[in-house]
Amino acid sequence: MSVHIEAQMGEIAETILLPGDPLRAKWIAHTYFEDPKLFNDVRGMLGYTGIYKGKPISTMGTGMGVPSISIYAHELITEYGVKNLIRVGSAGSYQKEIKVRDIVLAMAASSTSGINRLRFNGADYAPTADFGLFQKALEVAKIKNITLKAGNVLTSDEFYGDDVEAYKKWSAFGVLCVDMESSGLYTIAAKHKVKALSILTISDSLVTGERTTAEERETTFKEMIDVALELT
Ligand SMILES: O=P(O)(O)O[C@H]1O[C@H](CO)[C@@H](O)[C@H]1O
Ligand SMILES: O=c1cc[nH]c(=O)[nH]1
Repeated sequence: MSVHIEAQMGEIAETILLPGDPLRAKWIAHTYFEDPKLFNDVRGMLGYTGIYKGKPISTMGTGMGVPSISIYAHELITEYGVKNLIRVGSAGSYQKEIKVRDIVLAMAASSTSGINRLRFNGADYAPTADFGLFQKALEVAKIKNITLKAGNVLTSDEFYGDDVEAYKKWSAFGVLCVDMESSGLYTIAAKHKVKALSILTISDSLVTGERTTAEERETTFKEMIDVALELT
């Protein structure tokens, strides 16, 4: 048992799928895993372990934002020996050609979060995806005929920023979309020498104002999960 996770050692698999929303973790476990077992309910941050294609696999919510995912990633790695952390999240598009329902692999994650500036004494650190997981995701998507896009994303500390035009600067520098966790996940994984990849489904567009319905989100999340499940 760690501070925020009540599982016993051995109850969490080496590979874990990490949505922000704990109810998405419940949906993943009950939709895809054989024999899913709940390992965490502390703070309602549901976590499950089950079997997929004969191998143990886990999923757990991370909550929203860099501080929240950083706490869970730290405990999963240092207290439970997790080695492959795969975020399966939603994101807002910053580019006209990145449409709702598209799937984006975060090759790197820029950030408005101040955590890494504190960590690196004011210098900029570039959090990046694990190359092996990234390459495997491309291979899996090709076999499954799923289209992936990839590039730099922004991990923001704000969902409701004061300046609604602020995204345009990031967009002008090629950032594809915005989430709130990827840079935190990549940084903690790098610190502990384990692997991480963030797979994001576009749920809305800051460029066009388009949004997916809850039902559509479930269908498109399915393609993202289909890729993530094969990365073990
Ligand atoms: O759908 P999830 O994984 O929670 O990700 C996105 O959705 C939340 C904001 O609504 C933030 O956590 C953001 O990163
Ligand atoms: O962090 C997020 C996620 C989805 N859409 C946004 O605009 N921001």
